[in-house]
Amino acid sequence: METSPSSGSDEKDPCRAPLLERRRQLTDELASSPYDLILFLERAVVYSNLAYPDLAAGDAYRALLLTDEVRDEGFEYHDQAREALDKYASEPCPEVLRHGSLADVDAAPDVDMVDGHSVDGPHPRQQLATLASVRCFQVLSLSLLLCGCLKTALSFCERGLAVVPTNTELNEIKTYIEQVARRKLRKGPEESIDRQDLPDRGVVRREIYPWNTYEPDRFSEESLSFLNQRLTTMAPKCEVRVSSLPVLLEGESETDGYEVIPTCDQLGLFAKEDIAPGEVVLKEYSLLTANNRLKESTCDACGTELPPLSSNSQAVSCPECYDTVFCDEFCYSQAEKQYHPAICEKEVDSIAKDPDSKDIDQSLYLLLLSRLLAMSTHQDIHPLEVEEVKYIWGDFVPTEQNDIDLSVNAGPPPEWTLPFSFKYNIETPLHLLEKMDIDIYDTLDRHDLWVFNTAYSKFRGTASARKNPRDGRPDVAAVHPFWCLANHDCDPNVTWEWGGRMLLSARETRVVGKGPGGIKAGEEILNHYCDVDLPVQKRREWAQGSLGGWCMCKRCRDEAAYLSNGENR
Ligand SMILES: C[S@@+](CC[C@H](N)C(=O)[O-])C[C@H]1O[C@@H](n2cnc3c(N)ncnc32)[C@H](O)[C@@H]1O
Repeated sequence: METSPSSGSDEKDPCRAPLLERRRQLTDELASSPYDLILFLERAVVYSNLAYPDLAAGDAYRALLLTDEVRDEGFEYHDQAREALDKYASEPCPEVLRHGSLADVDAAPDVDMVDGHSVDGPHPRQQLATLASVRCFQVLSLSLLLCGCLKTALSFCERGLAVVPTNTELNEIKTYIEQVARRKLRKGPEESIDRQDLPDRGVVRREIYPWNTYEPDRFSEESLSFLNQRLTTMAPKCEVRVSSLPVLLEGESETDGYEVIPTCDQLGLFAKEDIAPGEVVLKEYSLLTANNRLKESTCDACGTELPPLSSNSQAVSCPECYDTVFCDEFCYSQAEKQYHPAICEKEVDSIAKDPDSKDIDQSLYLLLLSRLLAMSTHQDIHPLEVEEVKYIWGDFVPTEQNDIDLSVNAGPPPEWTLPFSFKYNIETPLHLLEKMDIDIYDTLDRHDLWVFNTAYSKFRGTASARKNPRDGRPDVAAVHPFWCLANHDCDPNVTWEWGGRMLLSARETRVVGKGPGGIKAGEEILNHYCDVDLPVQKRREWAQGSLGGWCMCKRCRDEAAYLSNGENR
């Protein structure tokens, strides 16, 4: 059973509380009736009303898959989906299907159904499945349009129109999609639009969802002592503490020359003892890694480049699925312990591999999600409870700041920040789970879309990637949950290197003033996420895209204030 933590935004907006309660009820009902497509559709509508169009699309897609299950006897969950729908067949049409001109569907001719499955007669169940599929197409196309995924929105809209060409809502949605496409592509009303040019990536809310009970209080004694206990072997001279960080600004500001600037509390890594120049600060092993090459030459577990095969190579192949190679016995045993049995011989190897160059980043994040799902499945815990992700901060924005204000005095809409696409957030993760022989309906608690989105938020702020030296394309990525606790500074006191283990070492010399390196007890470990040789403007542009705002570290502020004083002289 889900509990709903109270959310500040509910008090501000009384309409949200009943919707959140309805969402909770429907989620509980789905836990006991997981193949009920009507419940999924109802929850999709609640998500739409709560302004989570991505989550609405996720539920409508599961409902659509279930309509296929109902229709096709050969499908795996046919019996369960049919039985769940039969509950509604003898009753008046469920409320969620009585929408606008949806009743047209009853009159539709012996419909040649979605995905080419034909209806085997006018059985009420089949009619209901047809009606439900059209409702799914409506919710999917409108929600994906709102998420900025126009190409996929249009394709679902057209699939719906193929079933009921005169449906008013679908025709309206098609017009909206075309209007938005014209605006985005700067096309006049008479100019034709090439479907291939339609944008298919958007942004959605990045937040700790009001019902997410998995996020720990990262500042509590309990969390800090857990993290510090783990840190003793990796970084014996460091500790995790609360750190006061500059608030990232949206752009240039007058505050560069100020002594005091706004700050916020986050976590950071601090030296407990003096650390000498060149000394290793942290050495971390993580197998939350990803590789997007189909024929990879890296260890499946730690991502290290494998040495050429030779008689003294220590590389080990899994004896069951021979293609999976590990750099040595240690990595193989760790993989066996933490994730590999969940995907061994499961044909997941080719998913998201060798992507188009425009999809490289999304494919790497998807492969990290895939590893996380294998870890949680093998360890039999919720994905957000996996130690490697549990304590990561996902740069979440407060729920109330993400909310859409529908009042007449509303300001501009909020800027959502989590990159989203139908393919990488909804379709492929579900496909991957199916390949892992996981029932995507019966495990909703662990594999709901909001769980994937939360994991993506965490990966996006913390994963490091490595470029392939042969063509410069990023092809390996990893999340090192302790390394990523060290905050960024453009005058870092450490350097980092990832090759099987993530290594942080104290710098021999500092960037600013070329002063001596080394870190004194009590000082914060200052990492660098960008190339610190870039000029201040470029570093700040990088921070805007990567940290989510203008870098306000001392070096950036000093350099920017110096430049602007020069201009004013
Ligand atoms: C890899 S995490 C660092 C650890 C993080 N502070 C925590 O509490 O887990 C990166 C996030 O920390 C924050 N951060 C790191 N360096 C920063 C800096 N120099 N100024 C402001 N925020 C910073 C940003 O929110 C960034 O997205």
